[in-house]
Amino acid sequence: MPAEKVPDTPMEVLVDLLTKANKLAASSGNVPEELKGHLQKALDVASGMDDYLEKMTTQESEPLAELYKKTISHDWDEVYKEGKTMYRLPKECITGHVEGQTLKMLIHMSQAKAVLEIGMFTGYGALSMAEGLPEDGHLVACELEPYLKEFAQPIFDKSPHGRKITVKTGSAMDIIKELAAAGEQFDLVFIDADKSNYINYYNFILDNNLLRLRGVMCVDNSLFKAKVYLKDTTDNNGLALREFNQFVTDDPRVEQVIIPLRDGISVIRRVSVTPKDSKSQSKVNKDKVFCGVNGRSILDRMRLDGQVAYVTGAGQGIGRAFAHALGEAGAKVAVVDLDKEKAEVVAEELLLKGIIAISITADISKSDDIQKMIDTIVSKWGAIHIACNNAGINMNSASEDTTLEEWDQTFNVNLRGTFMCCQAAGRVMLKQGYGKIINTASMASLIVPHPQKQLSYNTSKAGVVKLTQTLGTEWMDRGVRVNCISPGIVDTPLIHSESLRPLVQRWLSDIPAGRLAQVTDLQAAVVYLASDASDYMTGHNLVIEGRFLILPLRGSIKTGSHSANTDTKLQEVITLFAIIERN
Ligand SMILES: C[S@@+](CC[C@H](N)C(=O)[O-])C[C@H]1O[C@@H](n2cnc3c(N)ncnc32)[C@H](O)[C@@H]1O
Repeated sequence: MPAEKVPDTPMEVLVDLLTKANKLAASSGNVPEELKGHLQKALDVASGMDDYLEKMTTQESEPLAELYKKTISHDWDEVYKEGKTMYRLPKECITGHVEGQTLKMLIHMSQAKAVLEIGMFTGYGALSMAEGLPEDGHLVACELEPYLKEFAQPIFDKSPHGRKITVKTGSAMDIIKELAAAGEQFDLVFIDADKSNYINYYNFILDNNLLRLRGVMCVDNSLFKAKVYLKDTTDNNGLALREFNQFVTDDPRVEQVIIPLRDGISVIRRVSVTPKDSKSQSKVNKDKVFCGVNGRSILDRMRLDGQVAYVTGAGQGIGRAFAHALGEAGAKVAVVDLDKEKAEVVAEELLLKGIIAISITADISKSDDIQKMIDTIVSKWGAIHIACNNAGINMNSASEDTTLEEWDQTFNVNLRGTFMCCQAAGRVMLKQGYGKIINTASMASLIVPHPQKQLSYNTSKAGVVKLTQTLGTEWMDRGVRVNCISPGIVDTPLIHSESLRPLVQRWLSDIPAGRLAQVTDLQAAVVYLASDASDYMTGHNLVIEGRFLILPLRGSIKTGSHSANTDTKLQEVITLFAIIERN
């Protein structure tokens, strides 16, 4: 809680006037009781508001509370007299608890990662916003007075979020010119410095694209103690703010609202880029590239809001990562796995993140299980837009020892199971006239990974690619796209099996990326293939393998060696290129 109340907002002006009127009414003999009652009530309504907001707003962190106390109790007049600051700084400058938490909330809501503050004072607003930023977020605070940087820094250093803040001292206009010259861009800009310059900051920021497309600008004191709308205002700052508000209201580049919180915060959003002068406007081609497809920018087009997805084999590894990715992009997700408990745990993870999810237990080698899975999803959510057929198994054996049982088991899950899932989901999608099927194949569909011996796996995954190509071609004109993802060697529980573990080191030396793929390396691909953005793509095998495939060719050129093994590898790569070209 703040140590002391800071006046100077329209509400506080109102409270002040009502208090005076109330006193007059009380001391005057001829004021009707009813009027006195109304005055008292009006005073109660106005004076209770700020306290109530303080109490109902999430408490500030300890470093923020310390910063507030330190600011309020500091003798700013003395500091000025001693020549430590160029200007006399009123402690009322401080943003404070409710506004600080509002800024933090805006940072969360806009998912800002880069913030610019113009006018830092003692850093209360800066630290509040930094608390709302993600770990890799950053905030540049501009402040004229070097003294204030020294004042704020020790408390920034006490906060785990302080390292996100860079304080730049000097004239804010000079600083933002430097930032623009360096090509910096921000998701949120908070203007809270010299009022007469607001309009210059605002124009410079928009004209130089310092505010990112879809960025938000917040402007403090935009009600300026009500002076912006009081007719008798002569105060320069009040008049500057009045002119500023009108300018923004008339500016076709933006939309704005003024939130009557404390001294007013304008929230300004950049809308579609409308060139101001007619000369450049005539040159602008307002096609889909400029305006987006159906007005949706590329990132919007990859959103999956309202879509229904399922992922098989989602209890762990790649499937789990796919389920999270599709859910994060906005889809409802059915988490399907043979292992009931694992499916439940992953569905619970999604629910914790605010994603709508269910778990389904199914053995995808059994057609009845697959049909039940499809029926469950359709009866619950009415559609299936995204089918992620990911479940697969891998058993290792030398080809001469591979049993028919192993062959059948592998094919029953990897190829027959994937086919049955494609067919069952495809029937729903063909009726809908829309659907995205994403199968998990493998790099092993294209080359023969070695030295592991996995004939049935390799062959079944090559089948998945052909299945994908065939269905993709057959169903394309009926709105259903079928693609597959071929990961390289992925760091999943599967490869930590007894038999595969010793091979990991060997694989590593074959991967130019210098590491195994993480499941998170595959997440963007599944979202892309599930989204409208990939509508022109079907029957495609998207290979994500850290350049593993090209290594044999590089090796042979570098060493000039011609071992039988290198020749075989070279042949594989040449064949691979032929395959890729054909497709
Ligand atoms: C209202 S206070 C900022 C409050 C701050 N945002 C907070 O969260 O507490 C205004 C600050 O702007 C600074 N300032 C004023 N004119 C400036 C300028 N031209 N360039 C940079 N900073 C300026 C002042 O020194 C002062 O610290």
